[in-house]
Parts: sequence; C-alpha cells; structure tokens
Amino acid sequence: KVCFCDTNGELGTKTLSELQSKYGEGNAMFQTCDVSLQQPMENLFKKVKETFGCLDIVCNNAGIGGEVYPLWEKTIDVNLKGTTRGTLLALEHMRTDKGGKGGVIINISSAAGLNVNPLSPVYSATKAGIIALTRSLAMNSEVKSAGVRLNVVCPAFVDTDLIKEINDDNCLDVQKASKFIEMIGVVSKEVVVDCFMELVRDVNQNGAVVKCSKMDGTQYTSIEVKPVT
Ligand SMILES: NC(=O)C1=CN([C@@H]2O[C@H](COP(=O)(O)OP(=O)(O)OC[C@H]3O[C@@H](n4cnc5c(N)ncnc54)[C@H](O)[C@@H]3O)[C@@H](O)[C@H]2O)C=CC1
Ligand SMILES: CCCCCC(=O)/C=C/[C@H]1C=CC(=O)[C@@H]1CCCCCCC(=O)O
Repeated sequence: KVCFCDTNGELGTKTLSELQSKYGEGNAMFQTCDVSLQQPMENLFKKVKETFGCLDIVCNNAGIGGEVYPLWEKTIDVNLKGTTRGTLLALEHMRTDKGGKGGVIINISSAAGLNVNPLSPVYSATKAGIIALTRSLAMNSEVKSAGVRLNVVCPAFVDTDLIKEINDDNCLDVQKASKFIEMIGVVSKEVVVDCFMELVRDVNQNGAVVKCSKMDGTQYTSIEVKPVT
C-alpha cells in the first residue's frame, strides 16, 4: 500500500490512476499537499494512519532548486524544512514508544550535499542539511530503541524533469552546468530506486549515506561518527 503527496494535483492524479489499475484501488492514495506547510502535513500523516493502519516506510523526496530571492528561501522551505517536517512526523507515527510499529525513513538528498556545488550553493546547503539531519537522528539512541532506521540517498544527475529545468533562477551558470552534466553523466531512475529498495530491505542499514551516479554507480560513503557520551 502506498500514499504519496505532491503540489502538482494533475500529475499526482494521473500517477494515482496508474498505480490503482496496477495494484488495486484500495492500495494507493494521493493527496495534494505542500511539504512546507505543517498543518496539511500533519493531516496527511493522520489520514494515512487511519486508512492503512500504520506507516512502515516514509520517503521524503520533494525537492526544488532556486538560487535567487525569493526562490532561495522557498528552496530552504521545501528541501530542508519540508524534509525535516516529514522526518519528524514520520518518527512520531513510527516510534514504538509512541504507539507505532517501527520502520524506516529514507530521505532524498543529492551529491550536491556531499560535495561543494559552486553553481547551486543554496540547493547544496539544503541537501547537506538533509544528510546531517538524517545521520544525527539515526545515531540517536532513543530513536534506535524505538525501532526506526533512517538512511539518505544522494543521487548525482538523474533523468527526471528537474535537470531539464535548469535555468538562471536555479543555477548560477547554466552553460557551466550543462558541461558539468555532460562530463559526469546522467544516472537512470532505476539505479536510484534499486538503491532506495536496498536501504529499505537491509535491516542492518541505519545512518547510511549512499551516492548514486552514472560514473560510479552506487557507493556507500563513510563519514566518521564520534560517539556522544
Ligand atoms: N534529478 C536530479 O538530477 C536529482 C534530483 N535529486 C532530488 O531528488 C528529488 C526528486 O526530484 P526529481 O524527481 O529529480 O525532480 P522533479 O522536479 O521531477 O520532481 C520533484 C517533485 O516534487 C514536487 N514538489 C515540489 N515542491 C513541492 C512541495 N512544496 N510539496 C510537495 N511536492 C513538491 C514537484 O511537484 C515534483 O513532482 C528531489 O529532492 C531532488 O532534489 C537529487 C539529486 C539529483
Ligand atoms: C556543479 C553542479 C551543477 C549545478 C546545476 C544545478 O543547478 C543543479 C543541479 C542539480 C539537480 C539536482 C541535483 O541534485 C543536481 C546537482 C548534482 C550535483 C552532482 C555533483 C556530482 C559530484 O560532486 O560528484
């Protein structure tokens, strides 16, 4: 069973019909919802719990690019604040110490959050924030004991609409970006999905940060963790 949200109601409804005809009407749900808004997100999580009984897997995927005012503020609202909101609401519903059954949260960051990104610094900062948020919660002993795992996927360029829409609003130099894309290549959605599924299925993965790129495929990164006493 799956529920997904998007601000694009038309695209969401079309995807919903495809999922329902493939997996059955009662197994897919879509809600128009803006991840940057608290009340609609709270309502959405409540509705999913009431309809499906519990939440096992949550993916915070919504993301945009925007480097100039006021779009840079929206980028932080959607990417960093939206992912933080979705992560905290997911934890509330999944934690065994709050009546949940445990589960796994997968957040979608970017290779731009692992590395410097001179052409989209605000985007890069939001994606670095997602990595720090996810790893920090994954290493929190109360979260671990409450049966929730958290992992993060960091794709480089993927064959979606987002990279077709690189422009002066979301990139500081479109020409340089095109050359960069040509140099490192575009990875398929399937590679990213396989990586996502591996992180869902492998119960030993908690706090993993995995990069997916055309050039290097799927790579587990290693970042030193100093235990907090
Ligand atoms: N395509 C790429 O090269 C890469 C994408 N990513 C990340 O992957 C994730 C998915 O992006 P793509 O599928 O590539 O882009 P996309 O632009 O095709 O899809 C993003 C979706 O998010 C939705 N969305 C935007 N703002 C929203 C909001 N406030 N609330 C709810 N939904 C909202 C859009 O309507 C759209 O359907 C994003 O977080 C993106 O930053 C990461 C690395 C590379
Ligand atoms: C220098 C990066 C070019 C920036 C172009 C842009 O505005 C954003 C592109 C991004 C679309 C989604 C992303 O996550 C993109 C950045 C991916 C950067 C990949 C960095 C690869 C690496 O450092 O290995």
